Amino acid sequence: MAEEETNKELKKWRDQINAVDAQIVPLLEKRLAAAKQIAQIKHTHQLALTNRGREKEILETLASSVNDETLAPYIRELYQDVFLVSKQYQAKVIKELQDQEK
Ligand SMILES: O=C(O)C(=O)C[C@]1(C(=O)O)C=C[C@@H](O)C=C1
Repeated sequence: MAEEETNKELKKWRDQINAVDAQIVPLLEKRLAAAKQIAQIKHTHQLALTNRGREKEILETLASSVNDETLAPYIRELYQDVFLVSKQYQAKVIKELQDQEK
């Protein structure tokens, strides 16, 4: 493939990634907003930050909804990171609530 054609092809797929990312970010914001509400409930009721049962349930639902089976392990990996970041954010929210009570 000529260099110019290669660059055109790269741009096409990078534009696609940009378009997908533009859709993902507002959804991630929505997900984190829900995680914040859950953190407040966990703080009030002294519940554990991690709920392995719930994480397992989400992973199983996602695994059954994936179209391309070969992508299932990658979706799983992505969600392990989603849970990690979600819990980091929740830990910060809970710490701020605890500090307010001091
Ligand atoms: O469902 C909860 O209890 C949450 O706090 C949300 C969430 C998630 O991000 O999906 C985060 C941490 C838990 O380990 C399980 C799930």
